[in-house]
Amino acid sequence: MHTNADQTSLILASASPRRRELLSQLGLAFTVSAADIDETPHAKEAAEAYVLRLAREKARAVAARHPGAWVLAADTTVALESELLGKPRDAEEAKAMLSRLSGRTHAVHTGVALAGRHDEALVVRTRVTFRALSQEEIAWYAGTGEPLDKAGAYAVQGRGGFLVAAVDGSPTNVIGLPLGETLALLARAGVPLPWRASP
Ligand SMILES: Cc1cn([C@H]2C[C@H](O)[C@@H](COP(=O)(O)OP(=O)(O)OP(=O)(O)O)O2)c(=O)[nH]c1=O
Repeated sequence: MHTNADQTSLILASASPRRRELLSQLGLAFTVSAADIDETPHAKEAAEAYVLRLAREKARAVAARHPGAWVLAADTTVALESELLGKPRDAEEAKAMLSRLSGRTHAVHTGVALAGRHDEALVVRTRVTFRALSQEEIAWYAGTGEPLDKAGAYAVQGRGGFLVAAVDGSPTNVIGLPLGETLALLARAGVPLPWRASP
């Protein structure tokens, strides 16, 4: 990993190992440089507006340090009707979130932003339906520690897969980076794709 961005480099502005893995799956060359921004939602901010704003702020913060690079960032949140569920502070808050999601359908929104050489952002929504969960299931899963760094207190790609009855929409969007939409965005921005060399 290097921090010297040249004119043709793609930078992922994220500390999330999941985003790194997802972007790696596309076979693109990129470096990682995390942004540290305030993630507090504004009063009554809707989920789509919130994830777009944070993705843009992360991308712009890193683009300011790397002129000429394409800087990609994302932000994911869970919305149960109009309420935003971010990362739980502890196991108790994780249990409370999982109890609220039990037996219901919620929306997972991911904002994806490019800044620097190309400025564009988009938001993708996936609907996720949870099984009706028992108190024992919730307590066990909260105790695994897996919920702690995940929006909505679960990881569909991990042990938390057992919580989920149905996913309607992009599955990679739920894990933090919608691959199809991100690829289309990178193509519009002129990022060289593995199967299509730069002009
Ligand atoms: C719902 C859900 C969320 N998540 C994760 C994706 C995100 O990493 C995390 C939401 O936190 P984010 O604030 O979107 O991202 P992050 O803090 O992990 O990384 P960075 O801001 O540096 O890019 O929740 C899963 O991994 N699986 C899931 O099923």
